[in-house]
Amino acid sequence: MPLPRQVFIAVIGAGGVGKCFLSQLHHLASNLSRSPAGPTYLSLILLSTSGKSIHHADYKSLNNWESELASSTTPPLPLPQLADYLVKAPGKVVLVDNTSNQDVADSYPMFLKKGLSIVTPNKKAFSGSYQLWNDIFAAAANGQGSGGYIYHESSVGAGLPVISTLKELVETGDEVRKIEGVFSGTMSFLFNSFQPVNGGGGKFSAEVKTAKDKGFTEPDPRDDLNGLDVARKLTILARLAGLKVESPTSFPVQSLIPKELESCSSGDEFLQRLPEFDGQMDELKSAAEKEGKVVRFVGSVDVPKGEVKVGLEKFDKSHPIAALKGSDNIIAFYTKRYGDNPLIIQGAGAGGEVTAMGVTGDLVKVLKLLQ
Ligand SMILES: NC(=O)C1=CN([C@@H]2O[C@H](COP(=O)(O)OP(=O)(O)OC[C@H]3O[C@@H](n4cnc5c(N)ncnc54)[C@H](OP(=O)(O)O)[C@@H]3O)[C@@H](O)[C@H]2O)C=CC1
Ligand SMILES: N[C@@H](CC=O)C(=O)O
Ligand code: NA
Repeated sequence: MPLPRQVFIAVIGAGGVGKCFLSQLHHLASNLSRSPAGPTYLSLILLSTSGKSIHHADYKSLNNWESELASSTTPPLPLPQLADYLVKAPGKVVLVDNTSNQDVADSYPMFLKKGLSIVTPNKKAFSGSYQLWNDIFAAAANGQGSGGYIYHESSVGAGLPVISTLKELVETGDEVRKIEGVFSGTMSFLFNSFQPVNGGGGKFSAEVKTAKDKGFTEPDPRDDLNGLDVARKLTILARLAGLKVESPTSFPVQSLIPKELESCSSGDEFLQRLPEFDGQMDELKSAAEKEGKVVRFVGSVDVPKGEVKVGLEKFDKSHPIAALKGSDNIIAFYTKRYGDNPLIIQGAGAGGEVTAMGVTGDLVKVLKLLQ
């Protein structure tokens, strides 16, 4: 399928994932400009963070975005103005949302209806209200609508092919019965480091800081520790499997935030005070050890029962979930076609490069559809 000759790219968010995406975009643009099937030129026309934007009235390509962003004093465009700016670009536009911002996510139906395509690792749009989910896919060309295309592979399992696999299972007529596993890179890293199967392990609060430094956590690590990040991912998977899950708070979710820290006014204050509660986590670990087990943070969707749950469970040390390493996710799909041996996807489930890979891969899918 021939690709269009020029596509304009607008990127919101230049944090851990955003920066890796921009580097992968550079690589992709260079490859596509030399494609034997005829060149396609990708042109970065807008880059914004929470406080700054770089974009030009004549849609000039941002070839030195790092220095331009550093010296920019232009505030980000309000979302309706951003849409107007992009709609007037002299060609097709793909908007890349590398934020975890709810307002940006809420605007997807508006962007899509205007013909702008979207690729994103932001979970907020697909795990917000069921109405927003419906509005997005009613507008999108790869839903029931005639607007732009939307892909969000990295919203579950970072770059691992979790969403594309589930969609293919459903589209090809398999019956998905259960989805279970470890869905958080942060939680995986925390428990793999805090209670490794062969003993030892660091203090829980210290591991939380390391997970943040490694770029695994959400911008505010409390969004991981309260279980909501996993609940968001399971909401997305449950919806794709056909369940009408109203929101990520409409099923049981276990939070690891100590009661006393629920009122912390910032993520920094929370991280500072977390060491006070290491003793509680050590007790949990000792209780599991007495049974010869380890604790891990898991989730599941039981499709026939319509049940979703998220929380801590104890596992035998020989269980594949107990033996995960680093930030690995493991996601098992139990389906009619696969019988008792589930289809399993495993690998790094967080981190800038692997997450950006899913976003860049989605961009490639959209480019193939835009003609
Ligand atoms: N990190 C990971 O391993 C994974 C992340 N994701 C998802 O990827 C997304 C990005 O995560 P990550 O890069 O780690 O987060 P970061 O906090 O590192 O970066 C977020 C970026 O978004 C910008 N931003 C926030 N709000 C706005 C706004 N309203 N308008 C413009 N820019 C905004 C921030 O601006 P500023 O620089 O000014 O703060 C920052 O540049 C999130 O949705 C996350 O859930 C998904 C899978 C894995
Ligand atoms: N904070 C998330 C990032 C990916 O979705 C995680 O730890 O899994
Ligand atoms: Na994925």
